[in-house]
Amino acid sequence: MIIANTQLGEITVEDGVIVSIDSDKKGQKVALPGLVDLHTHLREPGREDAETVDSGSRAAALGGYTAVCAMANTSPVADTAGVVEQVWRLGREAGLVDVQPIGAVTVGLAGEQLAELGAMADSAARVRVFSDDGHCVSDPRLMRRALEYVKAFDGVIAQHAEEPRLTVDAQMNEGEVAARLGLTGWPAVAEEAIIARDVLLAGHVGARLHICHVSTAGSVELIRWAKSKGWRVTAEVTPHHLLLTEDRATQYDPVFKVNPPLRTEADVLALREGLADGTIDCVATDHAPHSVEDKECEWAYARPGMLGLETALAIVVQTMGPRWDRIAEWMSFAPARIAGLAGQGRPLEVGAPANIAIFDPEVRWTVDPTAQASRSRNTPYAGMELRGRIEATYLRGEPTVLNGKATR
Ligand SMILES: NC(=O)N[C@@H](CC(=O)O)C(=O)O
Ligand SMILES: [Zn+2]
Repeated sequence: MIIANTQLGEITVEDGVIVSIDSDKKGQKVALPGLVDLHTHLREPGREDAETVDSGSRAAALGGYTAVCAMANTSPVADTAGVVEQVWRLGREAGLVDVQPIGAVTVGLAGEQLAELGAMADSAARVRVFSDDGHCVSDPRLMRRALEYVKAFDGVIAQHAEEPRLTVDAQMNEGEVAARLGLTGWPAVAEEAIIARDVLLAGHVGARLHICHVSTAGSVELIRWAKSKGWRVTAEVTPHHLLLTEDRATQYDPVFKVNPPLRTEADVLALREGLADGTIDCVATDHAPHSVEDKECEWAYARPGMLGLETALAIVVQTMGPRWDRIAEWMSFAPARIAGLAGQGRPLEVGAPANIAIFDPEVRWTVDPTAQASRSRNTPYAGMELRGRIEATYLRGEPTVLNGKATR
């Protein structure tokens, strides 16, 4: 089956595998390896009103993804083999992307007692990434134990870096804008202090640490330093932190409330530079759907988080340029490597699994929060005109998106 005429050539797929790429027949469309998201909140079990594994998988496929890692802050928390297996099974039933559950580090995300990391690793879901995301593993002794534990099976701890004692009642980035708006600040140091501590712990233990949603220039510097030491540290940045700044808060529209908060222009530029020079390994969406009740209210009461799956690629192209080889690294190869996902994040070549995203770089479209696959509508890009859109996505040769529409 010929699937597309792309910048690489005409791609033909059989039995879920790429069988030829005819470079004599090139087209304008961009073929990328199926994107992989290291940080997705699917909300099932527990908040199926905001998102389900099925609706989130559809949003992912429409964004060009063929795999997503589902964060553990569900209800119940994904802190046992039973819950991670449930999410994994729901992903298989939806059948639109590979859903790889992330396991919680601590029981109930309470930060007090290690969860059954080994049982989750040995389960059918084969968990390798553990995170209390939404919360920071703030107890340094527990963090050390977690790193030691996962080292045995080459797992990784993904840290939501936020010293909770420095962010009590925090509403947005600490600084002039927060002062002017009368909102309590979330200082850069709350993120940086945990990153500094954790890269030292990872170096000491010799285990793998991944830093979620890096948001400050200082964090980029710390990670650059940790990597120069040879420590096993990786990091992600979100599309929204590559584009948006704290100034968005001035209208008190809670769609722009997120953890970590939108920062300054200088931070945005440092994040782009860190991604470009390899200090930051990958882009992850932190797709965080929230119901209307939880989001369309007063800023102080709104839950933090924004949608990301359906717009990520266009925002990365807008902020980093049409550097397709680098984008393949940031949004497919690197996240698949970090999460240890077999068959995902492979270069498009003959013999590789046909996990493919076809992107039309020229089409312009306006983001409509009510016309998305996500059950929620908290996109920060509502009404914005974006350039470039996913036209088709293939998971092991099966189309999950065709002509910009999900196939199921
Ligand atoms: N990013 C957010 O603001 N919110 C996330 C949690 C998280 O990623 O920290 C959520 O679960 O809603
Ligand atoms: Zn987080």
